[in-house]
Amino acid sequence: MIMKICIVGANGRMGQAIIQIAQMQNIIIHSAVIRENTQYHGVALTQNNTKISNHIEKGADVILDFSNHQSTLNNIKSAVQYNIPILIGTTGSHTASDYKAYQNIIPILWAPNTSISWSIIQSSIEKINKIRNLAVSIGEVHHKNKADNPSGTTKQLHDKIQADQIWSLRAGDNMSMHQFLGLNNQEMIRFEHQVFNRKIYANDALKVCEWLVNQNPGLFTMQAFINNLSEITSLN
Ligand SMILES: NC(=O)C1=CN([C@@H]2O[C@H](COP(=O)(O)OP(=O)(O)OC[C@H]3O[C@@H](n4cnc5c(N)ncnc54)[C@H](O)[C@@H]3O)[C@@H](O)[C@H]2O)C=CC1
Ligand SMILES: O=C(O)C1=N[C@H](C(=O)O)C[C@H](O)C1
Repeated sequence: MIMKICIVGANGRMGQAIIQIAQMQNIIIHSAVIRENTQYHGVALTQNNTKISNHIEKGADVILDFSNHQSTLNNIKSAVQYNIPILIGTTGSHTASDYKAYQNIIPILWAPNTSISWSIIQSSIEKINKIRNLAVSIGEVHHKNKADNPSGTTKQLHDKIQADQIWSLRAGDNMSMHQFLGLNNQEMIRFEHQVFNRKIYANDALKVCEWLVNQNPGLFTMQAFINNLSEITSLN
């Protein structure tokens, strides 16, 4: 089945990366949702039937939300109204538990970091942190236009492992890095994930959507996806 996607935040950096990747793959961009009172100003949409809209419309197989955390609840309500699975990539002052009320109706994926590599790293960090008594620092570096601080990834990891220290730095146009440091008398454990191009988040988000559209209703994280990785043959 060819997947039909709806992108919320289509004018943004991530929205644009998703559109570019989707147009190179066998994916239909059903709709590109932009903020009210704005025009679409991104790369050319090469599929004639893509709807440019200020709100989510019915007909997509999956919604990818990379917009603003203040619009996420409305996006989920629209997803529920049209019975469409939704991936929440948007970060900010919201958490997965805010959306529990909808978990029995549609598949919702809470994914502050859609990188599959990072998700595997995070899983390892959580396992190590469980068996070792570590002093922990989580650090992140992002581009200067990032709206939230600390990053959504950092908040999600901190919720899981309660770091002793969190640091954030903002500079440049494309930077994205997360770092974990764990220390005790015998070991120092360091994981670092640098992303050179946000297309990796876009590409992996689309891969995860292929999985999400086949799930029963529930509130998922990337952990649920990577638990199924053995069934997936290629992730390039
Ligand atoms: N989950 C992940 O792996 C990643 C998540 N993000 C997150 O995704 C979000 C977007 O990031 P960027 O694209 O860098 O930001 P951006 O600021 O470039 O794009 C956001 C876009 O959403 C639009 N927007 C805001 N409210 C809207 C609404 N109600 N309806 C439609 N469009 C709306 C804005 O006009 C803007 O064009 C941020 O929260 C960021 O932290 C970013 C990169 C990766
Ligand atoms: O805004 C970004 O760029 C990113 N946001 C996500 C986050 O807040 O964790 C994921 C990644 O760090 C890129």
